[in-house]
Amino acid sequence: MLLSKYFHTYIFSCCRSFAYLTIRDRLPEILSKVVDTVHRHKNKFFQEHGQEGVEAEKRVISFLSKLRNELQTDKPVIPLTDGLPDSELWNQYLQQQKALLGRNERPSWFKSPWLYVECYMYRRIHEAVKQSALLVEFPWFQSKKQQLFFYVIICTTLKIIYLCNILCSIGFVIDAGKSPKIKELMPFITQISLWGNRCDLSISAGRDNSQKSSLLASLEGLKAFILVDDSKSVWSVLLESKKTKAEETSSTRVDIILDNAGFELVTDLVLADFLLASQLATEIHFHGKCMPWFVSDTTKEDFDWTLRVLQADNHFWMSNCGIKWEGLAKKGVWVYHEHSFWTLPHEFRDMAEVAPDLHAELQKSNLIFFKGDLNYRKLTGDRKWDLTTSFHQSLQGFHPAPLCSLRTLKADIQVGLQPGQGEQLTASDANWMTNGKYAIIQLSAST
Ligand SMILES: O=P(O)(O)OC[C@H]1O[C@](O)(CO)[C@@H](O)[C@@H]1O
Ligand SMILES: [Mn+2]
Repeated sequence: MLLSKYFHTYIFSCCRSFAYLTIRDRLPEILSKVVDTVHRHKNKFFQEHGQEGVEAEKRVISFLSKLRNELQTDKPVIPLTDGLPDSELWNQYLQQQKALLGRNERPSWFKSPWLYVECYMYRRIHEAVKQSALLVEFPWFQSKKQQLFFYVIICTTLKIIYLCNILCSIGFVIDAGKSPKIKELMPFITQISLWGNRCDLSISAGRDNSQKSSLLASLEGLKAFILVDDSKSVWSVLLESKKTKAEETSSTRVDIILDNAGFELVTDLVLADFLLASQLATEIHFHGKCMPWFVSDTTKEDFDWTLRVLQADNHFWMSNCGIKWEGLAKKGVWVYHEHSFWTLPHEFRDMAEVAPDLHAELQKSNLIFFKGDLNYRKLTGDRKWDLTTSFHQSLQGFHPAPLCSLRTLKADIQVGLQPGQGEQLTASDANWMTNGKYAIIQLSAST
């Protein structure tokens, strides 16, 4: 156990771990669904590109089927050949993995760190698409993500933001630090964005996983499932920034490293709106993926689509928020960023070296929210830390600014628990780390 914290979560077929089951069952299922989707669009490719479109579709399907076979038969991980700007970094990473294994071994699908192989699969799907210029625009996971945009629930959520805005506009927020209303609303809105993370499509291998019951009605009952709740300190970090703001700069910046599109994205936009309305922040920077990732992760297309659909809706609260948010984006109060680092296999402690520009950008922030499970795995390096290791230590020097993880647990990595807390959880629910029932609001404020 002493050395365990230095090891990544490996897949190892012998122990039937969550990582092993993901690679064995979930990833092939996701690949099969992508193949099905491409196949179902055969006529569309023909209509748009004639016979060439059909040939392109066949090539992509054959590439994806070969990929599934490589995975299922534990073939070696091979270098990328698409020559895209990030491929060199991927191939260097493979070399590093080889060096770690020693001379006679090669990284293969089941004998590699889980985080690496899972990211690699999504990058190979991208390679498959990019090899045919004709199909580049094809929305691989788009329709699935749009199904996650669960109308009724979103409506209820937006009702809340509407109420918050009313509160703010009638003067509750003269001074956020002194306003009990804002202090009460802050944890409430944070929890909405937190539980929004339950709905990702990679854990369910693409099956609908959306929030069907009213999240707002369940919030009180869900509190018992928040294992670490630093929301009070998050509030303090923002208040501190607000105080020093006047002395140093004129802005308080919050960054949100987005996770899933659909319902979760709307809850994040609600959080962003609240931070501005309550004057706890003056600008919000969103960070999304530059290619389809882990099925449901947010891309620029998803972000724009969400704002468009909200604006065009007949429902007052929906269109009101859509129009307001589009305006914030146009004015540059909401800024959307893309960076290829988010779709690399690297853990975040490597950011300063691999993506110094992104690291420098994040250093400008007063508080960074990292949404979701995958971001948590990358924050902590996906390592087997003891459950009581401090969050700060698990970040291994990554600290561009105060940062807070909002995550429901979907992978067997966790830090920052109280002594005995993990044992108690295991006794009452053996799958507490992976079943998405539990969550954390975990802050690292110190540098
Ligand atoms: O969307 P999230 O919260 O990052 O969750 C994705 C999670 O689902 C999984 O793909 C499940 O296998 C994990 O690898 C990953 O951490
Ligand atoms: Mn995700």
